[in-house]
Amino acid sequence: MTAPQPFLAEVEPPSPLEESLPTFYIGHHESKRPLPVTEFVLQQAQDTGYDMLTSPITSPHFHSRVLTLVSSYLVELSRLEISDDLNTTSSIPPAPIIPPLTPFDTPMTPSDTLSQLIGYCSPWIDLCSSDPLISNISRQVLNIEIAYASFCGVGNIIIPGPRNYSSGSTDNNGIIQYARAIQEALTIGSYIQMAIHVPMYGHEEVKDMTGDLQPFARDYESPGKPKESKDIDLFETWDAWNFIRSVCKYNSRLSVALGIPRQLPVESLQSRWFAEPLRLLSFTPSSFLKNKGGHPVFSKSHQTLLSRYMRLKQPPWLLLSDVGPVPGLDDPIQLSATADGFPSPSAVLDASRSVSPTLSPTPSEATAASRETPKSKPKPKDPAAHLIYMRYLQRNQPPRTAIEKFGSGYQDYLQAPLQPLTDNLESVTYEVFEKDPVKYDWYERAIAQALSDWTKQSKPTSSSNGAVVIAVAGSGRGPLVTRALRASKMTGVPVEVWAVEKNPNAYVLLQRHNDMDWGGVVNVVKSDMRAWKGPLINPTTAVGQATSTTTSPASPYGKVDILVSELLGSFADNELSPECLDGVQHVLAPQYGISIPSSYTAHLTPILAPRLHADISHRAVTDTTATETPYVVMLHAIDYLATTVPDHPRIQQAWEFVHPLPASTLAIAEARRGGGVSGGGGGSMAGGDGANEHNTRYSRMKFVCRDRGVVNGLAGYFEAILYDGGAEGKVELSTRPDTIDDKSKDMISWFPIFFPLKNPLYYPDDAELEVSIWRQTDDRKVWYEWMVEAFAMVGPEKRMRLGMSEVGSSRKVGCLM
Ligand SMILES: C[S@@+](CC[C@H](N)C(=O)[O-])C[C@H]1O[C@@H](n2cnc3c(N)ncnc32)[C@H](O)[C@@H]1O
Repeated sequence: MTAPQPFLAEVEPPSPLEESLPTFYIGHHESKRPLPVTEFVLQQAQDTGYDMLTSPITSPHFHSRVLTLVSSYLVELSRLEISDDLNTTSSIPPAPIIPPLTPFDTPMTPSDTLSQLIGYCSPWIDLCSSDPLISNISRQVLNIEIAYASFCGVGNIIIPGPRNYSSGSTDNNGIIQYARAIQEALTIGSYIQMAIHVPMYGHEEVKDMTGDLQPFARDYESPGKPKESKDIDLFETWDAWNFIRSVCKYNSRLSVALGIPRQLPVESLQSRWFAEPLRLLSFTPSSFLKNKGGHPVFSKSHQTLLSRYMRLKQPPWLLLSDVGPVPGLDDPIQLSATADGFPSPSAVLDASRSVSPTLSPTPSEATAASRETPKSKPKPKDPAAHLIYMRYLQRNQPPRTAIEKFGSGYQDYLQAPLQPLTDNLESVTYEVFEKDPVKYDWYERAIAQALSDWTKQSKPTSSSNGAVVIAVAGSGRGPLVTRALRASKMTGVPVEVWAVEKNPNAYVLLQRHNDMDWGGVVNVVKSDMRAWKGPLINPTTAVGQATSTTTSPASPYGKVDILVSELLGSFADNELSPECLDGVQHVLAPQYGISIPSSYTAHLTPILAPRLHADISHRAVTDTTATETPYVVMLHAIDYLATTVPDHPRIQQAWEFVHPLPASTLAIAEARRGGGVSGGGGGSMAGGDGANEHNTRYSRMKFVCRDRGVVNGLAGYFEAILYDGGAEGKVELSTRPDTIDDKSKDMISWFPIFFPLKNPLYYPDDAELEVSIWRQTDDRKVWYEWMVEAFAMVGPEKRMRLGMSEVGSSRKVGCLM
């Protein structure tokens, strides 16, 4: 096991999502806001239904001061050029320094309203400029603005994204200039949250920007303008963002304000952005369609995208950009009657008719529509139409699924895997397992099928009275024991049930259950299953006492026909199910005995997980094992990097364990134990005597990636066959996102495992990732080692290794046997 572990007192629990629908926190942005955002403006905006406003940090006054400074400097330069005084580079006068802000230079001042404001940095600068003067001045402007916003107490700012990306061509150093400027800005405003405003793909629409610094750039070697290219490089913007945040070392205060275009990109790019720290989604009028009534509405795909992004653990804020002024500022009568944020009925009706049949108005809206919209009068354009529509969408979000509700608050929350073998679990932990609506039913089905087959096939049993002997190895608080008894009742096959548990506290509950619920028919044993001798044939000693007498021909211990266990971890074998089941296999009836589960497999896929990477890097400051720990985590803000192609699916099986083992394998293991190896030999390479060597594994898998990306680690899943009922079908469990619905829909017991890479591994388009993973043991411990290599094809048959990760190893935090 397992999925959400109850939180220990000293661990701060993640804040669970409210039961209600996601909060839409909606802001208003104007690229040329005419008035300073005063308390009155803010109040008007809030009355209309906005939650916040953006405000420029500096004023047009400041802008013209900077332009004058730049022009004067350039005039001075040309004067020197003409007079031939610029004969050496050293005689070029240093770039001017922008004098400090004056009260005319900024509309902002520290006040209570600032908490509802987002500072918007000047878009007329060009940090990417190839002209050192322009990039220098731009950096100064940025720094001045951030320092002042920070001083005033602004919590969030938006910085317009880079004006060119240069991911493909080599002749532009703009993006590195930009990234370094942001890195510097992060040190200036040391508390402020910074969102980089970038479109999902391509460049922001070029707006007519009076006083843009870009045209001032002198003709340097690399032109500052983005290169016209016929091919649209969809991932170029993401690439630029990735570059910036990598330079800024995944700083947790750096996020994305994502511009949503009218034409949405391919799914792979939408899911790429989903994995990124989306602070804001910004919409311009061009992100919307118009319905028949002329109201702004989203296309179906925009609605789906919005619902998806709003399900992030921290839903992004929504910014309506340039959708018109805040209503009522110049004409209070114009203040629309929608201060409660409810949609104008005609907007909703039209929206539902022409765009989304699923989004129909509520009865109250429909009534209001007939009351408020006289058919004869043409309705004036609602100045808050975009906002009204967003509020409407907010109230019509699809309900959350069972898994979403169960995992609420746990998304991307890293937990160290349980070690149920070395640690004794608390009752509350068992209680969480027992909430699974699927797992126990599936075990019951598997046991029932196994019992029916046992009788159908007339197999002899290990009891003297013909009952099939079932042992639940690691029974916890007993839910599988209950299911075994139910399976027997359902099939009519008599059983003798043994419950073996090493946790002394759970043992108390097992005995209590036996008295109160199971009618005393269960034999409860307090023992490590590996030390259990088997069912006492004639229990003269108290039932449940493990003894350590050696087995003799006249052994008092019988055998088990069906060994039921649930010792699986998120990566199948990571809680040492193989080692425990090997250790108890001696009690299994040699010829007919079966194990439920009969086999399990571990599966992997490379993922982009920037949030997890940032979290782990942060932990690594104080915890040296942070980057070497495989974590149990409900993966959420991640992107799957591999594409499914023939022979190389997106998620691949690493290895398998099958139970029971062939007797010969166990015999070799036994011979090796304590150093006694037939034919000599010095034990295993990892330092043990080799008795557990048969449980080591190695796998190398090739993944094909169409779009460039960054690997932050490997997501691990498992599948298990509880029982293969032949014609009746297999009873299987799966946590793989692509097979869970087929095999064990709605099972919630296990979150995936995450093997982190210490350093992100970048790869280009059309690359291959080779993942190597080892299961290692030294007979005392089990641990994993993993690494990723990136290759690019450089010819039809030739590829080149571009880079590789360090080898991760969980040896220091390995599972003790
Ligand atoms: C994941 S829990 C499952 C509990 C229960 N069967 C269920 O499904 O809810 C695994 C249980 O196995 C027990 N366990 C693990 N290793 C064991 C061992 N070597 N011998 C006996 N019990 C063991 C743990 O104490 C724990 O109660």
